[in-house]
Amino acid sequence: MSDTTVERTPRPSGDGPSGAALVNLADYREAAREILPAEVFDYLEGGAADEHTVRWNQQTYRQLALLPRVLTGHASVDTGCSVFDTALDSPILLAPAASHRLFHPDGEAATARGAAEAGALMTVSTFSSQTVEEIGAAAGGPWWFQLYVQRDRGLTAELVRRARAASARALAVTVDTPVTGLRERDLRNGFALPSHGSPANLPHAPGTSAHGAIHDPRIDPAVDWSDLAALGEVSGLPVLAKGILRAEDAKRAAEAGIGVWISNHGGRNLDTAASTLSALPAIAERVAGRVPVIIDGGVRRGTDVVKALALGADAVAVGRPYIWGLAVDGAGGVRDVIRGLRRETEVAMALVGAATLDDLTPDLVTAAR
Ligand SMILES: Cc1cc2nc3c(=O)[nH]c(=O)nc-3n(C[C@H](O)[C@H](O)[C@H](O)COP(=O)(O)O)c2cc1C
Ligand SMILES: CCCCC(=O)C(=O)O
Repeated sequence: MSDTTVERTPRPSGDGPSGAALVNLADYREAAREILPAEVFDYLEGGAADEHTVRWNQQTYRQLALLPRVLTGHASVDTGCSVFDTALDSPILLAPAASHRLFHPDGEAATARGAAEAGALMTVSTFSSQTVEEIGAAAGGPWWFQLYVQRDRGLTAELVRRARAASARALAVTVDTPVTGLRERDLRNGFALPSHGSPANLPHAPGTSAHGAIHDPRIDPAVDWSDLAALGEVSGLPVLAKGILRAEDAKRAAEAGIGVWISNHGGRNLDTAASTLSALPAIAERVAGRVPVIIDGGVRRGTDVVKALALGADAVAVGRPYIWGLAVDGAGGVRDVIRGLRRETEVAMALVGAATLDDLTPDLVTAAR
């Protein structure tokens, strides 16, 4: 026997249920698929109708290639940034997702701990399965509150007041969901939220079946620009509009000091809505640095993060990937997914010759052929 010791490359993260190392986000997805009940995995994974937009979100990143700069003399990589005056270690955020207790018994509190351990900002859904007070107490770092404006505006004001008191730093108001999309996997599975996944911040709402009528009985479909401005005034918090795809809407938001969160809800609402990355360049041009631009949808690799920032986003957000981590290993899984994506981003930055996020410029990106 040889006495040569082969040093193992340190694993970026843990092992999956079948014992295989979890090296990238796709590995976490497969591990989550093994762990979760099929209808819960379908709720997480699925999109509206034929799921074209779900696929386009990822494919658009593959259609772009990188043109690395060499001999830049950089010896380090720094992913630090600041969004609405909050200093962040990295430009990777957690997008809001409803009902974390569907995916792990420790729910949003575990996600908040994992995000803090990875130095990442979490966005807490209106439809969280633990209260904003519980999540705020568990959060060791900054977090934002995602608001679905409720038909009951008194309840909306109360939600905002509670989120602020629990130390939310900004409101991301979702503007792409006047109705929820027709998610055919859920319809086929007859999927309805079990009670442990029900919204903890809200009083029990009558008739919350997602697919009985086109409108959700809670979400106000008639929100307009004046509502967003009023939310900013009443809360005293920065406001972002989550779900922007059109440059003219982004310009209007920027003029009002409202942050732009480019999203198509992960393809879960309007199928065949444009991919988010395809919408980014025109939006970045019209916003022109006046307000933060966040983008989500289909970010699965550090090279995706680099492309989005090169094309003008200030930060990216991920949805499904950190839920895969949560399902696999609670807080530790969330931490490892976000750390892994950050590590990939740092490696990609070093390889394109970028020392800081400011070095990520549009000339680094070209069409893939
Ligand atoms: C299971 C699940 C629940 C979601 N719940 C919400 C929500 O409560 N509010 C919201 O604004 N967006 C919600 N989203 C959309 C995400 O915030 C985000 O826009 C999307 O997941 C990004 O795409 P990605 O999953 O490809 O990263 C949800 C997404 C998923 C997958
Ligand atoms: C009524 C919306 C439920 C949460 C959500 O936004 C989603 O599942 O995408």
